[in-house]
Amino acid sequence: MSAEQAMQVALIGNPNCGKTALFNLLTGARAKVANFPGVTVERKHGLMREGEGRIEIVDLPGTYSLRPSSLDERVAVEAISGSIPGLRAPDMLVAVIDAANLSLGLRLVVELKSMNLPMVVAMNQSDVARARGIKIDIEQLSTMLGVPVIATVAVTSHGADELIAHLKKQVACSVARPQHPALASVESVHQQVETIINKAVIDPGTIPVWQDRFDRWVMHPVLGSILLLLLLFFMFQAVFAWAEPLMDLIEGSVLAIGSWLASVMPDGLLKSLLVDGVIAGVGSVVVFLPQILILFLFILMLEDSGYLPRAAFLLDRTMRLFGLSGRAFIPLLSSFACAIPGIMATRTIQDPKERLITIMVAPLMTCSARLPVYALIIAAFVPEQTVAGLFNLQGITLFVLYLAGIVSSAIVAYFMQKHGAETMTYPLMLELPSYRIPVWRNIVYGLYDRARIFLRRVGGIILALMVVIWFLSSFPAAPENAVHPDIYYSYAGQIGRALEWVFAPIGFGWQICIALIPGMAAREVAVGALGTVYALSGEEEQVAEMLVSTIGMQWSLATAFAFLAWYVYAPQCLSTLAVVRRETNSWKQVTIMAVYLFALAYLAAFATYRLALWLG
Ligand SMILES: Nc1nc2c(ncn2[C@@H]2O[C@H](COP(=O)(O)OP(=O)(O)OP(=O)(O)O)[C@@H](O)[C@H]2O)c(=O)[nH]1
Ligand SMILES: [Mg+2]
Repeated sequence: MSAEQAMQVALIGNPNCGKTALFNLLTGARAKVANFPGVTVERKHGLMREGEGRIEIVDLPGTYSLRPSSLDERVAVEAISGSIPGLRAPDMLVAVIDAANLSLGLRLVVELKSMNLPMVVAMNQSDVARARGIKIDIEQLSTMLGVPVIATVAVTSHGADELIAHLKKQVACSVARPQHPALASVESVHQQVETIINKAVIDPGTIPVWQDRFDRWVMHPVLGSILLLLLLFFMFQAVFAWAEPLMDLIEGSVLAIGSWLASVMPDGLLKSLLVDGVIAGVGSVVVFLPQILILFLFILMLEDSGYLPRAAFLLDRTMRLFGLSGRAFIPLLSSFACAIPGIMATRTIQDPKERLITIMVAPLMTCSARLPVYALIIAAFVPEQTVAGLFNLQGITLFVLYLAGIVSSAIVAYFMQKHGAETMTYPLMLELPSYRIPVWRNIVYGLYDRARIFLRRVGGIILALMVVIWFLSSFPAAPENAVHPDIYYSYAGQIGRALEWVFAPIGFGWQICIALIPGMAAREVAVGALGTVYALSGEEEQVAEMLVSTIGMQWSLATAFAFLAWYVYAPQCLSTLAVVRRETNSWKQVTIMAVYLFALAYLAAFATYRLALWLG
């Protein structure tokens, strides 16, 4: 360790024991924390707040042993053994163990000891252990392990001071270099842990009876499935029902700003850019913020409650029919937020073929960027009425669109499973975390981060593309004797019209074609692009009318449904394709994905359009 180089301390431990919560506590970062194993899948660095810049903390994915069985475990093991070229090995380890699940944690600690690195054990979740009546003789534990043991509660910062003091003390010492571990046999580790537990655990405590009873309901094949469906159904109802007042407020403000600008600015290019390009484009996207936040509120609460691994068990048998397993459940559910973290989360899947299939179908899960697209069309075409005195018809439509994605992914997975190598059948081994009332801080930060990400997209890529679209849609000017709106003659209009023959069979006119291309960069851009395109297609004096009503008037029902069908499948997101390339290390997979998704999108939109025309 050179003088100016910070001492590097790695947090290593079983999945879900609270490493990231501890990392956040020590560094002040806000990395994702949630109550299921496999949240962290890559290494993260941060400087310790109180280390005067001399201590660098590394958060790692969880692992059960130094013999990794999945990609995320490999990331952790390679990081501490220093076997990644170009990355230094840590100077010290903080082995995080879950006090309520001691034996599993200790197995890893015993293995870690063979690495001969300075180590301190953070016995985290000690509040949970205490609540269960678990009593541990910490001094005895420390003596037997031969390393300091500190009881911590990462969510309340209990024990943090003591841990920090230990780390600071270590900076002053010279540090041993890692040796490649000579791993003890599984039996010997097991035996050592037994001995330690026998001596150091005074009272093993009990798991609350209600958790077991509750689990019998939640994981019951029939009752559990009904509960899961109800949960999802309620979520989509809420997305429409609760968001309305806030959306009205944002929509009203956008309209007011648009009209005000239109009235105070002199006619000209700048006015058009601001009113038709920025306000109409960006404004049409920003109104969907409340719906996105409500969706995330549900996802975050589910993630922190401990429910997700149970749902994974519940669906394991069903998912196996389609070549997947319960392991794929959490990556796929994460894809409801965004396919990118979902695809990253497939690192927790042991079987390479199952992992690849999960990656391939992840984009079929409806990500939050699709929500504005769906919500726009639903608001324009599905009446706001109550069905059976209880359900909101718009919410039901949204639910059906999500289901369409889920069912399609099952079918695609089924066909992919039939090809290529046989899959190994790994039994589903997932630790069930204890149920927990979601930590409000995680939820609030989670929502805040989401809002920031969304607004940054709106103010960044979406705004930038909107300006480009405005430019392409405004130039060149229309000829003297124009019969169509000016945009018809513009570059964008020309591009849209050139593409029209491709998309006419599925009911998309040239205006939609203009929106589809920039929509490749990010799905919401299509909504903004439609906002600008229709604002420019309207009468000069008309202030940007809200997109919903314009589309409601201009599109046929068949086109609207075809557009929805297109968006269920179309891989309109370059970042997802880039992550697939990185995670599979293969352009071939990216190509297969893009081709099959575009083909499905076209077919689905075509069938929907024709069916709707025929029925209508
Ligand atoms: N009650 C209690 N909850 C904790 C404590 N530490 C962490 N948690 C919660 O435990 C869950 C898991 O925490 P994480 O920090 O995500 O765990 P992790 O070890 O990083 O998990 P992976 O990244 O999946 O390996 C979250 O719901 C945390 O809020 C603790 O000391 N007490
Ligand atoms: Mg973590």
